[in-house]
Amino acid sequence: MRHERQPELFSVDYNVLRQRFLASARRADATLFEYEHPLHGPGGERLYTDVAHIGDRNASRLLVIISGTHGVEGQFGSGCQAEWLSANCPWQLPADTAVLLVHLINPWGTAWNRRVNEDNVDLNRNFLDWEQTAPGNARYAEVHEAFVCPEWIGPERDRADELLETARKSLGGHAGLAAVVEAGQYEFRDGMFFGGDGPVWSNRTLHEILRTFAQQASDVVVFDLHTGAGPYGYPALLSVTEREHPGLDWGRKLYGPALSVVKTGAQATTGTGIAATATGYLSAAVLKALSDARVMTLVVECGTLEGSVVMDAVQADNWLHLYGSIDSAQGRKIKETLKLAFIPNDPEWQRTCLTASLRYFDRALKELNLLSPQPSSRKVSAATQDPGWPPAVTIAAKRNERPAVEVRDLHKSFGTHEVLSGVGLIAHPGEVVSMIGSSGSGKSTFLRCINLLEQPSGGHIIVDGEEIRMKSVGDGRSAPADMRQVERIRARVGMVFQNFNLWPHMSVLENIIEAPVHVLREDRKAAIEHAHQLLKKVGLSEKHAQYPGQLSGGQQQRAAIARTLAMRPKVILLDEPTSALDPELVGEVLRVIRQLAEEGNTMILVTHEMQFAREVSHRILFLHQGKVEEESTPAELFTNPKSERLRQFLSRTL
Ligand SMILES: Nc1ncnc2c1ncn2[C@@H]1O[C@H](COP(=O)(O)OP(=O)(O)OP(=O)(O)O)[C@@H](O)[C@H]1O
Repeated sequence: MRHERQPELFSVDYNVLRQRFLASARRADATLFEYEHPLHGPGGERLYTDVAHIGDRNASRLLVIISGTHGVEGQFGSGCQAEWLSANCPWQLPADTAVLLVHLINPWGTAWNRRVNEDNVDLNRNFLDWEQTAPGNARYAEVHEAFVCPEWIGPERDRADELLETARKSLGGHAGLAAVVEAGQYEFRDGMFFGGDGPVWSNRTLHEILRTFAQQASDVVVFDLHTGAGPYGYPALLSVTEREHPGLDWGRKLYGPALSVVKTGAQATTGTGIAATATGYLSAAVLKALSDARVMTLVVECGTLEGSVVMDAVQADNWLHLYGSIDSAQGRKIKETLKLAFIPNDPEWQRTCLTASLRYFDRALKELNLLSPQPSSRKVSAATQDPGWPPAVTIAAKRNERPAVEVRDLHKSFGTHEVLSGVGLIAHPGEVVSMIGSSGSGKSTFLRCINLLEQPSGGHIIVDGEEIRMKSVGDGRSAPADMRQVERIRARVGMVFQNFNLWPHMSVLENIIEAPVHVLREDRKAAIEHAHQLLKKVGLSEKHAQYPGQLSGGQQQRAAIARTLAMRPKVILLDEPTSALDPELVGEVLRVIRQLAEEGNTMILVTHEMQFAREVSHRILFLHQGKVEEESTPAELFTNPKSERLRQFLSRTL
């Protein structure tokens, strides 16, 4: 069933979010563009706002989805974007429709786990007309000192808290204070909800993106994804605007009572949890930037905790960045509290909010599709792009990198039976390449040759730039010339077998640390720590002390995957990892493999799970009688098979 899958990756770091988004976008055959942020992330990593474009360059109907306006909320928005990209694979859009995903428009905020940007600016207060004087907020000025009290505990802090309490009471409770604070202010750089003193990087970048990709469109739907306001677990659909406009009526017609219109203004109030008193919202900027089009500006706002709790978390984070240390225990606690205030660690919350958001997107896309009568899809490749577009960062960019695995002209015979007759494959870093084909076509043999579990009769195998040296041993057969080299290369190639191959006399934990300790000579304590992390990743934290015989097949396979990951392989070979499992256990293993794909692991997968191969792979090879009969992207291979044999194979298996 679509959209019902558990989103496991809401609470992860910037790098994982980005890799997952890029992997999903590549699988969707999107054209990718990146906007590099001037600053780095906490691990020294470079930060980007990524843009994925699907469909017609000149499309007049455009659906735009933006994540991460408030950095820390980007985990949710990014999760929705990646999930929606995957859920609609292979993508087929009418000729006049396009989809534009803007991933983490405030990447610094997401990477550093802050709601604001690198200048302490609330991006959603920064989209003002900066030619005009920014609005004042005299009532915030009265409480500012209390909000930015340098003391965490002590008499000064007590006085500040008292002052805030008095203000709260005089304003009629938290809602009154929130209306003052969340209105935004343009005076105190170190304060709460600071709107900046000019357009910030993310503001300028969004304008550039809209200028580049959206100017041609006449009917545009724009989603801006948020969490943290409104009732817990309720994914509200809002349209935030200062005035009536044609897109608003369009939205009312499309979504009916599901859409709440929030009219903003100095005295405005709303029951939605978002600040009606504020100015400088992203929606306003989009409307202005696309003033020739009919634009439906939508906000998905998923409620989390009580407003006062969320505000306390934001205030604590502001204190941390002004006076504290993010590397201290207290700093980590503040960060954790902030994260949970915006993304609750609650599968039910995550599932509900994700599912509802994807349905909102589906509804909008359906509406745009209906406006475009032509049924066929028309893709735009990097080569045919408009000269006004920036250079695309497609999979081709990855292809400039050294392949993780390259196999050329591989032959393998068992006696006189030639099983592989010149098979080749290239897997670039981060790619998932799947092999499909009838039983006996040579898929497993090919995989086993890559790490020399079978010795090829001829050909070249290059792993991470190093070719396995072979020598002739007569009768036209060959064997590795240097077993030490084979051992070294095998350590970089992880293998997941159909039958798990765990050591039955060792506990799950011992199985996982065995090779890192004895082959890689890893410190035992570090290996154990890593093993626990991996068990958590595959959902087996509780099973570390059990023996394989005490686990279900699905659990054994997940333990086997953890064991493979423990070697930090450059590439993972998966040989029909679910074919020995009862049908009800297949899903749990596929989920883990999907997660590995989304995290950017390089994988070569032999499988009979066609739908899964289609969703997870960047490329698919169809093997027939020891030869690659056809190779393509999943979208192309499944919807437009060239060879008769592949057509027959698909008609039998799909
Ligand atoms: N060790 C072996 N000795 C002799 N023949 C073998 C050996 N291993 C595989 N074969 C043969 O090689 C051919 C390809 O087998 P392989 O297992 O690679 O196919 P496959 O495409 O993976 O099939 P399946 O989807 O059924 O697993 C088959 O005819 C098989 O019988």
